[in-house]
Amino acid sequence: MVEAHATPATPFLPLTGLHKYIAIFLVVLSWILVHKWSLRKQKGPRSWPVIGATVEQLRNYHRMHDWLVGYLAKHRTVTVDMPFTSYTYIADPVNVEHVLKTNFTNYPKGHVYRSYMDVLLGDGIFNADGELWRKQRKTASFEFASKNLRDFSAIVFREYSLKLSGILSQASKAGKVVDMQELYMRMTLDSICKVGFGVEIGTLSPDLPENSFAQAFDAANIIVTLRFIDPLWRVKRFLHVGSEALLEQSIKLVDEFTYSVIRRRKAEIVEARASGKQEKIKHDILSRFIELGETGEDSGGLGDDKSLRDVVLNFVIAGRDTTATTLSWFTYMAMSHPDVAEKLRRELCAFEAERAREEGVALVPCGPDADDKSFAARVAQFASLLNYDSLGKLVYLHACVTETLRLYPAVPQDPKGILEDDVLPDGTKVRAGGMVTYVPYSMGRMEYNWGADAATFRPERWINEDGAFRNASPFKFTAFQAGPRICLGKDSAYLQMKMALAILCRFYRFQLLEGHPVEYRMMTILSMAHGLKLRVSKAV
Ligand code: HEM
Repeated sequence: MVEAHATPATPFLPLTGLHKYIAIFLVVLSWILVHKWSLRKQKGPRSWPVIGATVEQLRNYHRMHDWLVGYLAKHRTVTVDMPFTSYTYIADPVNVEHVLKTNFTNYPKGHVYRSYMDVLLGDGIFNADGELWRKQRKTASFEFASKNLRDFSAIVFREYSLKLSGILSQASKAGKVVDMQELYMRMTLDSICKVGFGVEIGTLSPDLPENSFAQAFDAANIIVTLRFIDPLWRVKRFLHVGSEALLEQSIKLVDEFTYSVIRRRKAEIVEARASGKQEKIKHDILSRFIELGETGEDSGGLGDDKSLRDVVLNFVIAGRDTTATTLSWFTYMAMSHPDVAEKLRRELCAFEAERAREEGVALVPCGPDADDKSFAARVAQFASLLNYDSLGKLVYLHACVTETLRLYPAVPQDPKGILEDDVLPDGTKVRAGGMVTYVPYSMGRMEYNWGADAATFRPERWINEDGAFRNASPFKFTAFQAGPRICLGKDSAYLQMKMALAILCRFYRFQLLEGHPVEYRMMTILSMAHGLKLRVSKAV
């Protein structure tokens, strides 16, 4: 008798080799379909399972701002998936107002941004949230509101603009090519160190000394920006290799410089106190933070050397790069729009004549054949007519600077963390833990924000029928951010830029070096990748 072999009952059929492949295929297919279904309403670059849009983003990294312009022109809000997270980019003022003001508390810098930038910015104002941010904002706001600081700034900005003019005068005589961006960076670094920290560092002296701090600072800035799209940066940091190894070295150099500034300032304060000369204790921003730490007055741990280091570096990034970058793009715009440069020169010449009349001074004679001495005397005389109030009369200059910032905002994109799930006014859902970024570079180029000529450099758009400056909503013109974290240095930046540009555009003409490529570099600031090489000639 043949024994019957009972087969145990099973709900599944045993999988043969072929069945296994079919099953895997079906699982993958359904996963892809679910992924596609979940993205059906998403606007932006194509997203692949796991890697999201990383490949497209990496391929476009060098031109990322323009890559975003393309998508934001079509969609106003764009979502870019990355491994384990997604970035939402916004260009519609209604959404921007929601993020920067209406629901401000839901959009802090956030831990992702902080973890990327910590090595450079530490706990400084740009990288802080909550109480730490509020405390620094209060102290710094107090400084920026002071008339003393404003008057002192005007003197410093004038002095350094004249130094720059001296360097350009020599370059024009020698027919030398200059890198204008580099010169602007030197001028703004010297200025912020003097105004912000009370120290003279002299990078704009006529021999243009080697500036290892600035080089290390730029390298660090480029590398931390790269972290946003480099999924391997933590591994590199752990292994001390590649960009992260370079970052470590750069930060070491940056810190050496910064701590030396702090030591110098502290020593000066001690010396001033010992000699009983209270008036020598200057009220620059760094001194305010040092005092705060000493008194322990609600300082929240802001006075130790590491916090002071963070204060200094945050103000360097705020005050040096932004202003120098804007001055560089302005100069490029003036060179590529001769009609604008000429109109500006006419405004400056008329202003010079009027101010001289007001002050009852005779202008130093200075024609095309003037020697160096008369030229320098005339430039210095013109500079002496410039101050906070008189610069306010230069409406066309103000419009040219603002128009430059519309198209070339120094901070081209500015990401925020998301604390809780939210829905933006246009219906876009954003998830806690992700990031939402408003994009000033794109916003300035959108026809839905500025009309059909959005991409054209046209300063006149900022001037109304009565010839006065016409403001725009800060949620549409976002170069200085908006809401509770709006830039604290806006007025100071305009003061410095207008002081320098009034002098340079009145007395010089610029010509781009033939074949010099002008394009931005990917970092937190919109600086020019190859500098701005040009020839300069006197215009009297
Ligand atoms: C053209 C020049 C400038 C532009 C376009 C500009 C733009 C900006 C932007 C977009 C932010 C927001 C950044 C963020 O969210 O992290 C900001 C913040 C800030 N800016 Fe400026 N800035 C300029 C010049 C300056 C100058 C000269 C100073 C000071 C010396 C300054 C001080 C600050 C400070 C302290 C903050 C932080 C505000 C906060 O988080 O509460 N800025 N600026």
